[in-house]
Amino acid sequence: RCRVKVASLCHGALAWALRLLRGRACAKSTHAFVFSQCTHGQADSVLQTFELYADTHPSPCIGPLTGEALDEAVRRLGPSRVLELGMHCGYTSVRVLRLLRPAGRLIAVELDPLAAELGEEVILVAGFKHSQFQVLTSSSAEAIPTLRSFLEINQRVSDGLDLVLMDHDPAQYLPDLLALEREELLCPSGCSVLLIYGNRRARNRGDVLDWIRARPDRYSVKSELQFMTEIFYQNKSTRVDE
Ligand SMILES: C[S@@+](CC[C@H](N)C(=O)[O-])C[C@H]1O[C@@H](n2cnc3c(N)ncnc32)[C@H](O)[C@@H]1O
Repeated sequence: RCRVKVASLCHGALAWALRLLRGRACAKSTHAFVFSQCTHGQADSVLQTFELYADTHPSPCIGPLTGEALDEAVRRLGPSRVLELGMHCGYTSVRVLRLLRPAGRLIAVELDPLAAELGEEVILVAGFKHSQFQVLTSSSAEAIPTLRSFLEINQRVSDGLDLVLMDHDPAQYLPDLLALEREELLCPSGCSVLLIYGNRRARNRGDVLDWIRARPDRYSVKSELQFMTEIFYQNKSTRVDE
């Protein structure tokens, strides 16, 4: 029994190491292609170059189909403060940044330091400035409790995140949502949360939806696409102290 446990632990560690190595190689080659082939300073060219790369190589980027659904949500919501969990090489970040209003800000969290560094460079290559975005190199669970200082949230009810994108690890979607609510980072007057699933089979997708449906006072499911679920958070009980 003990041998089975040790073997399963070794197997898990090996799978994790392989995933990490594959992720790093993928980040390096995606970045190299985009950096050398796109027109610097043009966000649309950066996006097209990512898509060109993904036509012939495996890529974790959301791609144009999910990208268009994301664009529609960003245009409709006009968010001021956006949090992205799982930035990889910055495809989604560039997609969002190009649609934000001048006062809009993006905080992108990425666990892999190499992907975070390369992704940040891609965002700069697309023509965005550090005043418009911030990259945090850490796990979502570690980043969330530190976000308040980056958001400079004050007591006004309109403050907080008004759009959260989750494309990191589906097993973390619910714990991270709970942490964002616990830390009072979601804008009480309304925050949309986009849970991106892409091609990944997410065993826990039903659990997240069941949990949300059991909290109709604060959450509603806005739309359920094959690759993306949009939920809406609102806390009407928050007092507005003028
Ligand atoms: C599917 S990719 C994101 C792709 C990105 N949305 C795009 O379109 O370019 C997932 C990324 O999430 C990162 N990641 C995984 N678990 C994470 C966690 N707990 N916190 C932060 N990032 C995480 C991975 O390193 C990977 O780069």
